[in-house]
Amino acid sequence: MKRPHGEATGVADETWAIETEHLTKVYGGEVIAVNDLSFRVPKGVIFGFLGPNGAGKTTTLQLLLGLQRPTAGRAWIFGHVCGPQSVTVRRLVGYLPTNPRFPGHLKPFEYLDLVGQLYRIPADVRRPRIASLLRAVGLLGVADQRIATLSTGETTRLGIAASLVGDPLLLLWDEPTAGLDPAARRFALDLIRELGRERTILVATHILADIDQVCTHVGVMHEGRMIFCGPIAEMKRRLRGDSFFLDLEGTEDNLRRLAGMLAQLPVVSAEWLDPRRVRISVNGEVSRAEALAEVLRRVDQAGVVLHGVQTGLGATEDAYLQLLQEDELHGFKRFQDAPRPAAPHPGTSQT
Ligand SMILES: Nc1ncnc2c1ncn2[C@@H]1O[C@H](COP(=O)(O)OP(=O)(O)OP(=O)(O)O)[C@@H](O)[C@H]1O
Repeated sequence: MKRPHGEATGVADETWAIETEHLTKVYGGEVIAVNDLSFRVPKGVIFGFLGPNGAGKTTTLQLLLGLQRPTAGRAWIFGHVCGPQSVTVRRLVGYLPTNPRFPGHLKPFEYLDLVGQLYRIPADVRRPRIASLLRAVGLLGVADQRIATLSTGETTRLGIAASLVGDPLLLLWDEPTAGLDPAARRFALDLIRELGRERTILVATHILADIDQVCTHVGVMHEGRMIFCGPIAEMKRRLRGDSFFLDLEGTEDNLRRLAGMLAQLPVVSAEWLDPRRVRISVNGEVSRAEALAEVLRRVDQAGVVLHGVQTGLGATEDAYLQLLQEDELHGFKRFQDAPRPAAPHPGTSQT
């Protein structure tokens, strides 16, 4: 089913490769794997999908593919609604799962041929396509071996080839470089860059260096929610802001004294990320150097030891970790603000 124009967000169908609205998946009535997720991936980008273990990335991919049914909300691929019945969506998407498993008794060509038949690709198109895919992923040398005898890297390459058999417009690759040696990883990244010229690619990964090398856009999931989605440059810029980080060491009293002094300082605002790390944002009226000098003077006066200053001009990894840290902090604030249970009556026991 194609998405009607002007519905909900009023966006034309073809603008987005992926679009979700309030997408939610609760497993077994208790685990909220995906929590009210609304995000969009523009057509033609290489999108890095980040998040710590258990953030909900794989579940999101499975919802897009129709392998899972959402508890609430909806998703579209190129304007086509996702779901278990959506044959169109499956034709548009090539999926590489984490640690793909294949029937071990088949040979790579036989398996890919089977995939091609499922896509109903005629034999005269299918066979040459599979041969050139096997060449492209460097598996011609093992084409006569049974899949069970392939190495981890070769199995991943086979998974990559399988995701490309249907010549899809969108690739959803879940950790394509996991378990690969440096040469195989380089190969996979080069392939992503190459394929990204003509397709939209979503790459879920834990390896931030991979994201830096190939992605133009990034989405960061944490505890089932999307905490950032946009161009990678914007993520770095936004988080960098006009701020720097101080790593400190001192007694509780001295750190508290410093917190009080910084709170009084009009040229900056200080946000404590943990008891020994503070982010200093400079207000527009003074230079960074001037603000830093003022702050360092207070650090000295408070008797606190300075271990390091970071400018916030870091790479994706810094921005990513900062995002997670800030989200954790907000989570903590939510927890603090939550209504507390009533105090027990005197005489009642707590276990
Ligand atoms: N079939 C399932 N039944 C119950 N809970 C599940 C199921 N699949 C995933 N979960 C839970 O949902 C949450 C999200 O898992 P998911 O695999 O989507 O995260 P992820 O971001 O892909 O993690 P990783 O990076 O470790 O692969 C986790 O708490 C996980 O334990």
